[in-house]
Amino acid sequence: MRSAHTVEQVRAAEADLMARVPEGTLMQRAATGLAVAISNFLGGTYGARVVLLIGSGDNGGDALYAGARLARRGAQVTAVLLSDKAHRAGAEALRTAGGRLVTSTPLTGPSADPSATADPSATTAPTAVADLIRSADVVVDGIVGIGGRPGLRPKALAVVQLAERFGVPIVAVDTPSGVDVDTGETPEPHVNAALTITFGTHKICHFIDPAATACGPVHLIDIGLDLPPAEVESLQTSDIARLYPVPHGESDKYSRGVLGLMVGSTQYPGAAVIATSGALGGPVGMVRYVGPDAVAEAVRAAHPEIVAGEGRVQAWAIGSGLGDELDIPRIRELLDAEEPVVLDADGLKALDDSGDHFDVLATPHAGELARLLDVDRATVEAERLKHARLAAERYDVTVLLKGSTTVIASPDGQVRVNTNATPWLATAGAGDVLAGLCGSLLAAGLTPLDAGSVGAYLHAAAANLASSSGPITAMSVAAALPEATRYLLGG
Ligand SMILES: NC(=O)C1=CN([C@@H]2O[C@H](COP(=O)(O)OP(=O)(O)OC[C@H]3O[C@@H](n4cnc5c(N)ncnc54)[C@H](O)[C@@H]3O)[C@@H](O)[C@H]2O)[C@@H](O)CC1
Ligand SMILES: [K+]
Repeated sequence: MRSAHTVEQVRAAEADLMARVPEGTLMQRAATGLAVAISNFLGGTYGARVVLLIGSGDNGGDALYAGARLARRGAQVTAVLLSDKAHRAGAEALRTAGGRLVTSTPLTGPSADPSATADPSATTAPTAVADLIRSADVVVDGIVGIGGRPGLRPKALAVVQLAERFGVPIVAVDTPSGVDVDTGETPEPHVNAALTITFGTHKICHFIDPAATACGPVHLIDIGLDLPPAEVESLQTSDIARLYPVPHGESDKYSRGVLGLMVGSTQYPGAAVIATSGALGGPVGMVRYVGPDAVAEAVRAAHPEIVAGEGRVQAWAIGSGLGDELDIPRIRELLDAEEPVVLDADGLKALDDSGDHFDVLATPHAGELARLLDVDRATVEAERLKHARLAAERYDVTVLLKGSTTVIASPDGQVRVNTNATPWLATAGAGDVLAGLCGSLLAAGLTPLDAGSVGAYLHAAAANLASSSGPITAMSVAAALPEATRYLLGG
């Protein structure tokens, strides 16, 4: 499990450790790891041109000390000081190691001619900032870390925009400056990093979009923090192997779980076929299909294994492709019954906030979640963690908010995030596969939180396998589920 902690939790753990180790130890651990990571990113250090963007705090200190290490190994390192309060000892270390320090002047923004954006007479080095950035191999963002508020001040923004304009990759120290660290929101301009190097633990912005996308790949460096339980978690391969309901010698089709599927309609028969494919690609022993005869025939033609008609089930998956044939009173009966339910797409219209639905896993996309919360879609997209949590609390369900990163929030406050999806997964029917798969996992006995997070992980893993960086169909994702599962279970 990867863990993301809040700024407050990180600060407390840092304070606790700092009281026990010599002064400066943590920053040296961070800077050492950072220097190695930058060197790996560059594929070598000697002769590399490195520009550090330095703000007023310890985030800049990390960058300066890492820059000193790189300079000692032959890199040409220049620090652009964006504040007159840059980390003093770090700046001295860089100077001693042969690096240069440049005081940035007010830059006039992206529309100006880059060669005119720095006034050489006001810098402590002869080279204008724009020229420096243009010829850099990498720009290191030490503007702000966990002490930062969203947004970039004008000087920082102008330099960051120069790097973007010249196509120079930015490596972010701890967090891409400008993002909201504790929510993953990006209400203001921010750095878009090619790589983020973080320390001690992940922060929430590393997991939650839109900030997660701004981080690029995130590399974690251990600095020895002793941390409390995490606010947000993200499953890894070993967690899938631990949580997946693998059948054993005594298992039969009933004990493995029977899933009832109430999906698809005469209007959308394909949704039934696709969701069934997703369910059969999961751990369930048997699938019962409940729906119009013509649709049941289509499902049976694709999957002769299914049984049509009502009967005893251990869980339901309801809603994908029901269209106008939605029977809200019947769905509410099932929501109130004992068996856990995956509630998807049109089925979400049956959700009300009066009942106790802790065994329901609701799987909305941003638009559907927006309707449930009576806000607009853009608001949900911008504040994904907040709205997933809000809906989980209001409807007393576990909410799986679909998207490039999937957020799964349970009503007791636990949050998991899935970040392994491929953008190719944004294809018609992919949600039906996920609903069937999550239903399969629920029927096999997982909790809604585990079913949602394992389901999202496997769904993305199957999509990656089917895609190999090319287009996929929902059916090809479902077809890849057994192989992806076998691989993740170590088979
Ligand atoms: N505390 C420690 O022991 C460690 C801290 N580390 C580093 O220290 C960082 C935190 O350092 P700080 O607490 O000094 O804070 P930062 O360096 O993140 O921010 C410094 C200051 O910048 C100002 N600021 C806030 N938002 C801004 C914005 N949008 N634009 C410009 N300036 C803004 C604030 O006054 C803030 O206190 C971590 O992210 C990490 O990189 C690491 O060295 C590991 C150990
Ligand atoms: K940063």
